[in-house]
Amino acid sequence: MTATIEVNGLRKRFGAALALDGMTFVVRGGHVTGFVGPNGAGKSTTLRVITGLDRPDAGTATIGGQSYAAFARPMRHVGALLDPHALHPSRSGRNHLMWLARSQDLPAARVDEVLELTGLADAGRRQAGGYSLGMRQRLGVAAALLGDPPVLLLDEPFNGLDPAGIVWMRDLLRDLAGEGRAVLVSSHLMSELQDIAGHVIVVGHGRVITAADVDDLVGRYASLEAAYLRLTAGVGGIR
Ligand SMILES: Nc1ncnc2c1ncn2[C@@H]1O[C@H](COP(=O)(O)OP(=O)(O)OP(=O)(O)O)[C@@H](O)[C@H]1O
Repeated sequence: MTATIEVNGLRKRFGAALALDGMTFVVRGGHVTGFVGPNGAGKSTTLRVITGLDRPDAGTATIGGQSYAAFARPMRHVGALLDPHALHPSRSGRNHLMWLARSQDLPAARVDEVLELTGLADAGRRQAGGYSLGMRQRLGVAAALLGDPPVLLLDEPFNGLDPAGIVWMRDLLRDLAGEGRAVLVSSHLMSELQDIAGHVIVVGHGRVITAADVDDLVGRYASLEAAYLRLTAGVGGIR
C-alpha cells in the first residue's frame, strides 16, 4: 500500500463554527510532515475526518487511495494518536493493547513488541487509569504502531513527555519516516518540527495557508517559528 494521505476540499461546520473550509493537501511517505496552525485552525478536526471519527459536510480524505471506512482492519493501514485519554482506566495498558490487537487479528506477540518499543514493558501490567500524561502518550503511540501501518497521524505527541521522552519521540518519528512511512504530526512546537520535519503544512481558518519544505521556509525566514509567525499573522484568534 502507498504511504500517502490525500485530503481534498474538506468542509465541516459545527453550529456557528466553520472548522474546515476547503482543507486540501497531500502527505507523502519518507519524511515527517508537520501540521501546524493557531488554536481552532482545524487540525484535530482534519485528523478526525481522516480517521472516520467526524463526517465531513463535503470533500474527501483517503489513505493510500482508500477511505478509512473501506478498511476491514484499519490499524494495519493507519495508526493514530488523537486522544491519549481514550483508554479504559481499569484495564492494564497491556490489556488495552491486547483488546485492540484482537480486533485487528494481530498476534499477542505484537503487543509485547510495541510495549517494548514505547518503554512500557514494565508499566504495561499496571492499570492505565493511573498512567501519567507521558505514559498515556506512549500507550497511544504503542496502539498506533500495533498494526505496523504505513501511515501515522499524531496529534500533539510531545505533550506531557519528559525531556528523555521528547528525545525518544523525536528519534522514533524520524525512524518511522525513514522507513518510508507517511508521518503527519500536529504540533505547536516549532523548534521540534524544525528538527524532525521535512515538510510542513500551515493551516488557518480551516484551510491550508502554505505547504512547503521546512528547509525552504527556514532559508527564507531564518527559522520555522519565524516563518510560522509571519505566515499566520492576522490568521490567529480563536473563532
Ligand atoms: N465537536 C465539536 N463541536 C463543536 N465545535 C467543534 C467541535 N470540534 C471542533 N470544533 C470547532 O472547530 C474549530 C476547529 O477545531 P479543531 O479542534 O479542529 O482545531 P485545532 O487546530 O486542532 O486547534 P488546537 O490547536 O487548539 O488543538 C474550532 O472552532 C472548534 O471550536
